[in-house]
Amino acid sequence: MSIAVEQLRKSFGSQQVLDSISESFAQGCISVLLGASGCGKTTTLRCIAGLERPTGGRIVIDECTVYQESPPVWVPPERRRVAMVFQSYAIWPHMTVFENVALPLVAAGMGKPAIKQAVLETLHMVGLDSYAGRSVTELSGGQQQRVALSRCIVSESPVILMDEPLSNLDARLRIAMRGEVRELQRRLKRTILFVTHDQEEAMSIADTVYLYHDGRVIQKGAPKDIYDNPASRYAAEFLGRANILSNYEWTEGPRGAAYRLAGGACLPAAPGGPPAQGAMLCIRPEKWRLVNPERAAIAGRIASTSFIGDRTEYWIDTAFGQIAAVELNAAVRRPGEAVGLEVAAHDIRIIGE
Ligand SMILES: Nc1ncnc2c1ncn2[C@@H]1O[C@H](COP(=O)(O)OP(=O)(O)OP(=O)(O)O)[C@@H](O)[C@H]1O
Repeated sequence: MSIAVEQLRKSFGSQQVLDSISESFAQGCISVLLGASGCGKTTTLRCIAGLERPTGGRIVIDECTVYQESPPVWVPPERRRVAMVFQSYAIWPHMTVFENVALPLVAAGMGKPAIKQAVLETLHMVGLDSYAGRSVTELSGGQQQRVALSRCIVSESPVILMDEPLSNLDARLRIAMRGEVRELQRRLKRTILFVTHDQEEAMSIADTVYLYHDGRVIQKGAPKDIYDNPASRYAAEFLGRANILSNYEWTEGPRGAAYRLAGGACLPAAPGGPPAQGAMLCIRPEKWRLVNPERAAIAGRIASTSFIGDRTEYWIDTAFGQIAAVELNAAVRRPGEAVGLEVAAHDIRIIGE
């Protein structure tokens, strides 16, 4: 089931939290709503689930309007066929794993043998079959979250809304669970809306990322596309590390177009004329090539080094300011070391404010 919101608005008192959002979330895909705390991600989910009444606009689930401002339409939450997983798991501590997962089927009036079969199949899918009879309080955080996921899966709701479902888990488990959510999705083909403020989590789990800022979606796209092509400074910085250069001059000489930076260093410019007034250059740290300083057009000096394991991150002093760079599997360069810098024209993005 696909989901669409049109001109969706929500205010709490005088505070406008959703500012006319119009987006569609594709059927059978994981759409991740990403953004800083308070930007309206959870409110979007709650409006879709029917837990919050919007101030205006329209919400369509599988071609059926579930909310509309005018003429008014309101389908109550229990008739929207969406399931929701929360950060806090929302499982019942006095019940066993089996009973927790069975809840939506019991509520739907399903017969006992069918419930048993459905619940055991689902627990098997998430690797909890041997825990069916345990009290949920005897489970780890990751296992409890799997119980919550199982309850969504078993309900056969075609839409699953997940609100920061992994944020209570420790770092290692979080990463493992990302893979599990993706794998479940691959098998079940449900439509999943997943809220997170964690950029890495969003990138690793999403088919499409919707980047929120102040109650609006400011950019959307496949993770690699929006990482490689941020449209604005905010998007570039929210989606990863970025060197943003605003102080440059566009020049054109016999050797092609270039951006001349403070201190005279030039970066190659793609053809197409000068960028618009106020546009900035954005270069991801991994796009710099660190080369022999004697042969490079741009001179730098390592300011600090951070060895991460599979890569080394550097701050490098240049005539046009300090830049971030990264090298994979290279010998670690020491602070004070001279280094040359190169970047290809196609690795420089032009972005707006
Ligand atoms: N019931 C409410 N009453 C008043 N204000 C609310 C209510 N629910 C949310 N808000 C406000 O709406 C804004 C958006 O909240 P929302 O929970 O959608 O943000 P979010 O992007 O999900 O952030 P977080 O990652 O912190 O959960 C916040 O400023 C929040 O304080």
